Amino acid sequence: MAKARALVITGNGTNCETEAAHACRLGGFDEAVIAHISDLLSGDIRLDDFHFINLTGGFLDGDDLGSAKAQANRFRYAKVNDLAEHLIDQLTRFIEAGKLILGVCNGFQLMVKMGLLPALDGAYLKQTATLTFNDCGRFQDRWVYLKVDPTSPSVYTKGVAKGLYLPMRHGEGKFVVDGPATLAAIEEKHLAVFKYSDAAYDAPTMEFPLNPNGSVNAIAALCDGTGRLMGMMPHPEAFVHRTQHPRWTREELPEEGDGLVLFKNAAEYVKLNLL
Ligand SMILES: NC(=O)CC[C@H](N)C(=O)O
Repeated sequence: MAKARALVITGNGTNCETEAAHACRLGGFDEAVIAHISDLLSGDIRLDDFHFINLTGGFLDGDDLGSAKAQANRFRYAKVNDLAEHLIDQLTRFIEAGKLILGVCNGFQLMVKMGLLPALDGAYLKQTATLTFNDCGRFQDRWVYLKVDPTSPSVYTKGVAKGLYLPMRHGEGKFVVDGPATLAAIEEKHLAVFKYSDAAYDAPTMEFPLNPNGSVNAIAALCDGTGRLMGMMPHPEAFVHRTQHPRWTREELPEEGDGLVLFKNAAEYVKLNLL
């Protein structure tokens, strides 16, 4: 039987690849390969051989030039050594084939800076937004409540009733757009999959520290119009089991952590639609 294959791209400063690959396997992917960006640029690893790309968190290129900016240029302009093509040709093919990409934290920053999100009207590779320094001026490391938009096209959030409680850890998580038209389109198309909220998931909030960075409209996650490309600042791979919860010794919690559902939905989507 054909296998559901996930690729976790690492190197140049990522730091969540092991957890991300574990979450992929736990979610139902038959294989999760961790590959260095150099293996993609040498042609040893090809995106065509996978169904799901996980762009992980970390400090790509030391956050120099702004988080993920250098890697965004690498993805957009680097040639693959052994093949007569650029890496971006493989990535474009990957998206056109209806496959899935999830960017977490540094991976979300990468997707936004490459123009993969929000990709309004399918205009991939046109940057219309960015993630910049938190309003508080400091790195934040805390747990946040993320209210889901159940009407978003995201294929990752099926079965999420109200929201997810997840850890975040970043210095450049404030989502901003190039103008009011972009923000209006994001809202109108329900592309803001998750927003920072109160603990009851009742309403999005701009209040610090519930909203840890000051993102416009409290946006914590975005998808494209197909729902197959999604990026988010908090870390779903860091809460896949109840013992990762900060109060697991004091509270009755389900075995499964809140973040796992996103990987389960991704694996299920691949098995139903791409194998
Ligand atoms: N956890 C992360 O991926 C960190 C993201 C990023 N480098 C920042 O601090 O903003």
